[in-house]
Amino acid sequence: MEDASKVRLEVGGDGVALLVIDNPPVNSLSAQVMGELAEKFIEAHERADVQAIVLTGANNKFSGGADIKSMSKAPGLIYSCFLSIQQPTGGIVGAVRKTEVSGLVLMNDIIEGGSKPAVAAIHGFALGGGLELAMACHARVASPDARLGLPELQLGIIPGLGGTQRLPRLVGVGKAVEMMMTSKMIKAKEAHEAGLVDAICDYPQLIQFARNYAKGIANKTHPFLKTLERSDKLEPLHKALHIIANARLRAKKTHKHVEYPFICLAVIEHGIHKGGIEGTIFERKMGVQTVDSLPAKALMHIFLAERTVYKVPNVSDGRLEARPVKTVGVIGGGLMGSGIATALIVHNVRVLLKEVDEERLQAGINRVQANLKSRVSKGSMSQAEFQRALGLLVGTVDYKGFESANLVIEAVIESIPLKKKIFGELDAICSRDCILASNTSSCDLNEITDGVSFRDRIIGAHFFSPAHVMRLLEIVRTDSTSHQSICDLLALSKKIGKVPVVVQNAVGFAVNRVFFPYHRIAAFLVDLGVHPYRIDAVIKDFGMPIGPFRLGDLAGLQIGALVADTFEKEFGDRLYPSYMGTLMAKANRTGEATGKGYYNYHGTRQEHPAPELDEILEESRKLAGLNARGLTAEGITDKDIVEMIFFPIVNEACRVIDEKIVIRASDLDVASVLGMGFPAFRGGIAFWGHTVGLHYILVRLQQWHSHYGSIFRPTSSLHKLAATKSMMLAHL
Ligand SMILES: C[C@H](O)CC(=O)SCCNC(=O)CCNC(=O)[C@H](O)C(C)(C)COP(=O)(O)OP(=O)(O)OC[C@H]1O[C@@H](n2cnc3c(N)ncnc32)[C@H](O)[C@@H]1OP(=O)(O)O
Repeated sequence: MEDASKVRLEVGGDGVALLVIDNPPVNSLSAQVMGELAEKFIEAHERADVQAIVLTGANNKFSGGADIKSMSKAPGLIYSCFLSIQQPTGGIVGAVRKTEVSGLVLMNDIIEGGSKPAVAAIHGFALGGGLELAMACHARVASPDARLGLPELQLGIIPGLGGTQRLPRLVGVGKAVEMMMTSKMIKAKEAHEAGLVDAICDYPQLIQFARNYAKGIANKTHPFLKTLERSDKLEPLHKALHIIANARLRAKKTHKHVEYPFICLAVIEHGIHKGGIEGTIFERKMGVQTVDSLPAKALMHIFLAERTVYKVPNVSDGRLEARPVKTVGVIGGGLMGSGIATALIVHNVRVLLKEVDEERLQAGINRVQANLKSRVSKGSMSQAEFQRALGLLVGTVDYKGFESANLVIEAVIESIPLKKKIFGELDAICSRDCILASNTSSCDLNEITDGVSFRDRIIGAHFFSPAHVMRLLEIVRTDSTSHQSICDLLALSKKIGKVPVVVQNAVGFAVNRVFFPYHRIAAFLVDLGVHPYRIDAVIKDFGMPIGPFRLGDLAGLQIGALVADTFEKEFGDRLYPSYMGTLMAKANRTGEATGKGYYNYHGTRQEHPAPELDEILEESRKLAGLNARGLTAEGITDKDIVEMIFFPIVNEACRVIDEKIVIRASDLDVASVLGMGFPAFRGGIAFWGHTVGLHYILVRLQQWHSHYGSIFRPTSSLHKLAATKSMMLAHL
């Protein structure tokens, strides 16, 4: 059945046709929208009562660009959806170029090549294909709060509607390259200064203003400009090429694993040498290539998965309304507590920070201040915002004000008796409606809160360190946690810029549970004879920000020791019993903070090889006795290292999915990318496992299991999922 019309055409008495894209929630450009846009544009050109056209979007949004949901399902579709529209043969639309360019590019050629002027009235946002439509218009007017950008690269694709050619012609190559390579949006004022927007007008008057502007072009008061034919903003050739060469050098550092930024730069460069029309032809050819690539599929998957985490059965179906969380008590001003407090106050949530004495309280407040100051020095926070945020922080040593808190987050050390005592005190002080949360990463929520009277308000709020920077928040529910408490925490997460993943109360929750083999298998490989620095290099090359040993140094090697007992109890012989941690502690090598870990640090964050490490490695290998059993590192390739470290993680991920610790596999993808730095261009751990092939993973694990032992034993969940060839990757 045909969907209801998504593009409206309204012709006013002033001779202006208003075209409105109405495709909630973000007026994305589906095949249907693009088809209807073309039809309506042609209709507007055919009608004698139309002199000019205004293009806009409904519901205070211009357009969020091509429909990512369709693109992720059928990548080729978005590039070919327009092929069924007859290419105009002249006359009606006028000077539409008779190039081989078709599909979506043709749509923009119809706008730009049309004989009647078109003006884009931009409010809300104009992103990706949305901005590309606007750039094909003969002028753009925007409301002051409008945001504009070409963020295609964040999805692993390049602009495909002429954006690589039109943006440089409107704002210059330098600005255009910056906007495309960073995927950042710019506000209307900046867009106006750069030349992307011709005029700014407040929203209520915007459409009328655009109508007048369009008529102004028709009656020659304003110029009738075709973006692709412009060159006034393009820098001299040598300068433009220099900008692109520099961008290429930067991309080699920031995007060394993927091709799409280099393809984008090549397409821009092609247009500079050969002109805009040739540029759009090349753009289309390369666009088809990128949209069908694995990184694009992975990044689009992550984009959608990040938005799907909010869909929690019985919570997000519209029956519950989130209660406002205005005041949050944070217990503990250490690294985690101060980070959590920072994350809250910068998003306008009042915090009562509780410490045991004045000295520790002051230290906690100082940490929060330092977090804020770092934002000010990086330019992401103004002095006024700094003062306002700090004004929301209230220190206490005696639970003062906690009776009116809507939520309390306990963030003290991982001590069960201490946490039990705190929850007992909170039960007596806080109101019945106050949600009681723990930031624990390894304690059982039921055990630490067993003294609390109303258990529906018990929840885990597991932030990742540094809590004011890392975007992931694991929301942990017990069997008693109410849907309302989850609903409230989901809303708070959104407010403070976190991406929440709802998980069951299980050892290690989702991220630490799935990633426990990361360090342990790395340690196993070292005991076989592989050098830690080689492992770090291989894992970095795979796309992780740092390798397991550098990460151990960063986190502090004592952190792993704290949770080791709990994990050993839970994971049994799936956990490699490494001696390395004990030996490192004995040698006083506890990590970056103390200047010595697997690497040496000479007063800076830069790691240097530590020759002293060899002695410890030797000792560890002797104790492990693998070599004595004839197991060595001989013949282990870099590919083996990647597979031996990550396949056990996929193995565990299957269990977490199968046991429903996460709601859906894509939640685990989001958690692995945001919590562990798993490369987004690989789509997250479950997506990656799926693309590598669960059957292949199973076979490899079976081989290693029989050769090396239980740490590689495939889980029954992997067997099950491999048999069904499914990782349950659906977003919904
Ligand atoms: C050919 C072209 O060159 C190729 C392209 O145009 S590629 C697309 C380029 N555009 C983008 O990358 C923009 C992506 N979208 C965004 O950045 C943000 O969604 C936004 C700034 C538009 C809105 O942000 P915000 O208000 O926070 O809403 P957000 O939660 O992100 O999204 C709301 C809903 O819109 C959906 N959505 C957003 N952009 C979409 C898009 N381009 N296509 C399809 N759905 C989209 C989201 O999936 C979400 O759906 P849900 O409610 O079912 O979960």
